[in-house]
Amino acid sequence: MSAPRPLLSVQGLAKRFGGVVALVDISFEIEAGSLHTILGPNGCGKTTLFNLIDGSLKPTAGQIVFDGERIDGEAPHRIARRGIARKFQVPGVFNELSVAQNLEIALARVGGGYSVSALVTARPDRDRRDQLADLAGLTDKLGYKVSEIAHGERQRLEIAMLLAGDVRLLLLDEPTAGMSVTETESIAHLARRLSEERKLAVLAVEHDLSFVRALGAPVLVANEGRIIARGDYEEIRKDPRVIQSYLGMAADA
Ligand SMILES: Nc1ncnc2c1ncn2[C@@H]1O[C@H](COP(=O)(O)OP(=O)(O)OP(=O)(O)O)[C@@H](O)[C@H]1O
Repeated sequence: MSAPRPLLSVQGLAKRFGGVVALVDISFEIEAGSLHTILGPNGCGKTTLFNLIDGSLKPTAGQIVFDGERIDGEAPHRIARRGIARKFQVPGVFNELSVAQNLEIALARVGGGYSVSALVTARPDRDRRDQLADLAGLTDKLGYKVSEIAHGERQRLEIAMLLAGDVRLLLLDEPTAGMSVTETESIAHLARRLSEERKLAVLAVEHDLSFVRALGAPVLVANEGRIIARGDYEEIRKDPRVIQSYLGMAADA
């Protein structure tokens, strides 16, 4: 039997900004419903990689194939429509509105686009809103203003808002930056639920080893624009190339 077609296939991807080489010959594949982390220090090219996958940038070389079709160089809104959603580090939520209202706005956007009239006239789908709140572990926070909930809860809220659409690949950009250990574990728990219950693939870039360990997923280690190691958490933390170029003092994490 032939291997299943990967959901995302990145082959020989490279990006230069003038004389600055941001990414060199990046290749990896992600299956539907799987979890992966890219671990790397600041400047290793994580943001550039996400900018290439979501269409914000065009590659200098290489290709990106999503669900069997090339998407490199395609406009970001078309890539988003294919089912790729990206969560940025700073949560894009409305602080003065309630958790419930934020989720309702996300659902209305999917149904009616971004026009103000669509948002104002949309009738909230309370069942779907409550499902999203449950997924994010925010059922008991529906009535709270977003400014009143914790940082980790705001991050989970934004992930739930992204899932209002038909998402198949979720890109998480340093999802646990500034979080406590418990909050970090709650994001890893949510990512695992998305994979298991919704068959959503999640690709997270992080430099926080505790998240990589909590997620328990395959890791690609990046350094200076290249992938220098691949494996699970235990394998990469023992890899001499990783210890030398990245882990250093963090090797006991
Ligand atoms: N628009 C740009 N013009 C010139 N150089 C850039 C540009 N964007 C990124 N770079 C360079 O490419 C390299 C990779 O940057 P990138 O932002 O992708 O790294 P990163 O791993 O996301 O780091 P950080 O976590 O600090 O954002 C760096 O050397 C950076 O200075």
